[in-house]
Amino acid sequence: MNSIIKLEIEKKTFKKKGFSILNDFELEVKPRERVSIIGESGVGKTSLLNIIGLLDTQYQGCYTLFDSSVKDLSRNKLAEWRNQKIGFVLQESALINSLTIEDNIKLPLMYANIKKDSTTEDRFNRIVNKIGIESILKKKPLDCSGGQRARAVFVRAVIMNPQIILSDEPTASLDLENREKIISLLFDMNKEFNTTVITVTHDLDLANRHDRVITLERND
Ligand SMILES: Nc1ncnc2c1ncn2[C@@H]1O[C@H](COP(=O)(O)OP(=O)(O)OP(=O)(O)O)[C@@H](O)[C@H]1O
Repeated sequence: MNSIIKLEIEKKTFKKKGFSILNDFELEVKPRERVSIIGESGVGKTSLLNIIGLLDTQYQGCYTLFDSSVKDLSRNKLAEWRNQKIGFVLQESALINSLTIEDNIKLPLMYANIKKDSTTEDRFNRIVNKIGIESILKKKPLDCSGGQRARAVFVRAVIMNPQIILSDEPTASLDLENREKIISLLFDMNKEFNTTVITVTHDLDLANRHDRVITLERND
């Protein structure tokens, strides 16, 4: 089976700081694989997710995603793939404070011009019920707890049925019960829709529940 992600990074340099991370780092991921990324703080885990998720294209190396060279993709295509093919659960995935939780979750559908129909509404209701955030749908983010906001960010990330879900510490602000809800939705998506799952975490139990654990090492 072809890889969905084939990444060969020579290095990622931060000019102002004058140092580089992810030196000679290679990663290949097959469709439907569940991969976790661990490593000490500052080693480059979030930077790696940003590269995989097409948020950062400023690095030396080659990246082939869905059989296309990322360097050859137009800005529009990068934006379209970020919205439709990749679901982000990033630490700083801020919700828009002036919109309700429901409208925040449905934003990716609006960006993709997807009409409200029974299929999208069913999907929305199913995920919202599973994660248990019915009671906050009409609330604004600032009227919700941190854990409720984290669950809403997760639902927004999966609403488009992305081919890849990238999560950065998806369970960090959650209690045990909500942690399990997020993990089970993540792995259900993987089973039901063949979604590829890549998770950055300091939680070794969560990391070990993936098919493969990658440890990023400091190499400076
Ligand atoms: N935009 C930036 N400009 C300059 N340096 C940066 C930038 N983003 C990240 N860095 C630096 O790159 C290194 C890797 O950061 P990154 O956030 O990827 O690490 P991490 O492994 O995810 O850390 P943590 O586990 O603490 O979240 C750090 O030294 C960080 O300070």
